[in-house]
Amino acid sequence: MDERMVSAEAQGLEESLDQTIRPTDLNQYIGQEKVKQNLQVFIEAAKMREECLDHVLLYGPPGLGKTTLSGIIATEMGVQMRTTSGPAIERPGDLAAILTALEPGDVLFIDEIHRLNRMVEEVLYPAMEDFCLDIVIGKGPTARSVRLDLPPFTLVGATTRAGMLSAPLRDRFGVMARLEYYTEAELAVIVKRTAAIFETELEEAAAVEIARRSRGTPRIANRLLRRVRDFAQVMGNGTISVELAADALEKLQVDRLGLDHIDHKLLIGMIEKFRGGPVGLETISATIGEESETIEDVYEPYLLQIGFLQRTPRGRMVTPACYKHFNLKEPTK
Ligand SMILES: Nc1ncnc2c1ncn2[C@@H]1O[C@H](COP(=O)(O)OP(=O)(O)OP(=O)(O)O)[C@@H](O)[C@H]1O
Ligand SMILES: [Mg+2]
Repeated sequence: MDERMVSAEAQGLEESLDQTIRPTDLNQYIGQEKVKQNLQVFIEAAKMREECLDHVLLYGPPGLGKTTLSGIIATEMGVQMRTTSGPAIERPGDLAAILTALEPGDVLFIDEIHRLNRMVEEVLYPAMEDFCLDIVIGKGPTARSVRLDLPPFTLVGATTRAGMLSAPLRDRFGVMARLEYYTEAELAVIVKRTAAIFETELEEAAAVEIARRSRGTPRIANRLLRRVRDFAQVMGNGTISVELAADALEKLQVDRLGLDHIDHKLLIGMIEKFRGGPVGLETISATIGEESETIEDVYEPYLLQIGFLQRTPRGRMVTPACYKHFNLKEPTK
């Protein structure tokens, strides 16, 4: 897969760059109003009772701020966050080591929690429910199980695929929060906030221009801002005007809806070779030379979200809105 300008996954140095631009408290966290309001209440209530916050599951597409929100939960609760991920915890012993090292009240953040293996999951159940570990000592007939108390903690799980979580794991979360794509106005605020941290001057209209092409995703918005800032520095006087932003985004091959060459290849391919569909995922995959899983997980969600693509029982179809975007006429069927 190409590195895409508009990929929602973190690229290159972004993970470390994030540290400087991540909001650290709920007030700086833009958008997701419903989730924020609820969390605020749960956090306050837990603090009043001097308990730790119930376990939280954050789910939604990549780059919408799950890791950020987990950090904010820890900060607001006044505790530390320990971070790990589903694939990183290979054996039950790995999880036991993490859990026994927690301080009372800590937030344990498990990214990609849908990728925990079964054996590890089973250790997690009693840990979440009763703050204890059941450890088996010895083997064969002399084996016995010992119960070990853990410090109380809050598990924050993050996943892009809530549907892949097993039911018993899902049921153990007291709070489930679905993160939504951001509006253009919210993304413009995020872009302005990041520009202020970079001490870069940015016209209001330029912020909107970047926001419009960011696919509802803060990570993409911040990335586009960084690249546009490069253009402003080298080709301009450092200030990001709307003309400069539009010109730079053109050069970056991100169109006015945030679509790039891969989206174009996929959509135009469906239009030219299959009269807009319906066409099966496997066929699309073979035609444009991308794995069907990648199409489904990475390319398709945003195209479905903006209503350019439709899923039907007979396959994917391009919509009238998509024809209009490309200035193409729909075939008469
Ligand atoms: N609500 C928000 N307000 C301001 N900035 C945000 C917000 N949400 C996310 N960001 C910014 O977007 C970037 C990506 O956020 P984050 O890493 O939390 O996403 P994520 O959902 O964990 O993604 P992934 O699924 O890829 O792990 C960060 O740089 C963060 O600063
Ligand atoms: Mg993350």
